[in-house]
Amino acid sequence: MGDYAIEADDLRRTYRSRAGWLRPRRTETEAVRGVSFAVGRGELFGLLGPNGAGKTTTIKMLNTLLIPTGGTARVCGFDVVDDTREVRRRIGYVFGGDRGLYDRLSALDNLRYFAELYGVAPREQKRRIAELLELVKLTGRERERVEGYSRGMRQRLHIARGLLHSPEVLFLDEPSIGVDPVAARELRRTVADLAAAGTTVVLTTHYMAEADELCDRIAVIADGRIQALGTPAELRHHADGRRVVEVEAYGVPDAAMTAVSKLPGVRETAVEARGALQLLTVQSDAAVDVQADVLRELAGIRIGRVTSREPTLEDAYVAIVNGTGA
Ligand SMILES: Nc1ncnc2c1ncn2[C@@H]1O[C@H](COP(=O)(O)OP(=O)(O)OP(=O)(O)O)[C@@H](O)[C@H]1O
Repeated sequence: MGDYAIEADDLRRTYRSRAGWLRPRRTETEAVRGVSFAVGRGELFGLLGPNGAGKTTTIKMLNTLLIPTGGTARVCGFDVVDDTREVRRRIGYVFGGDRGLYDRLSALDNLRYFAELYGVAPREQKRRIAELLELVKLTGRERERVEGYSRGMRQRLHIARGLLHSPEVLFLDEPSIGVDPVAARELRRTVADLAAAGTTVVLTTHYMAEADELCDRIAVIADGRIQALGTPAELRHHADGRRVVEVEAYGVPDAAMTAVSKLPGVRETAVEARGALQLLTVQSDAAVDVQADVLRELAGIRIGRVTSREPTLEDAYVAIVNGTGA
């Protein structure tokens, strides 16, 4: 048995579909374009990337739900295509959202049902379920119907469900989607406990902060390829030599943003809507002080707070995804 829980070698997946009704056309989407990485046993590994990057497709190939159109992958030493059954016995899969639980049943009955389905030995079931309720902090609430559960509680119950058969590897696809910040923190604690207890966890997320807090290593995926792979500290180096100016503004026209992005020394710009407010993030070479120039381009626009700061992992992520990082 190898040292790795997961080994992906040049994995590829192309979706072929027909679009159009009167004149159907064949379209091809190269969702994953040659992805290679290895995850150590007991490691908490993050797949991070924007919408449509290929994260879910990659996970589905690793957990045998989707056959690769190229490359190979092994999970716990078993090939995902040739040894599907062996792989399935060793993995759990939890996806974000609400599907897959019986609302009318209590958490306990849900877990009993799935334990039966997953072939957990009857003698083991009681102990295993109690252990998992403890892990996901639902002990004491297990007799309540799931319909009364919050999203965070549901998500933790999903995780318990995915762990019933004691998998060596757990895939978590967007676990904190739609979960409020406090519940998301609880959820992260559960995931961290799980990894500390020796389970290998592969997590996909949109949230850099979540990946930063949890993951031993992160692969940033964009456009079906790994753009960067390393520890959070290593990824942070992609923003080395930069400085960030943040400006709160109201109603910034596109033309002003274009002008800002063309200023000398500016490497990266982003606008994020926060209610009526827009948050402009401008990354520049640390040697160039762009603040005065940026504010000049925004003359006549209502401005709120202006901050100049060191880059964060989030800034490094933006640089990596846009292909401009160090
Ligand atoms: N069943 C499918 N048929 C055709 N194209 C698909 C299918 N599933 C995904 N795609 C396409 O493949 C690409 C990668 O999708 P994927 O779901 O793997 O990305 P993702 O990184 O998980 O995105 P998100 O964060 O939005 O979930 C996208 O362009 C998507 O539209």
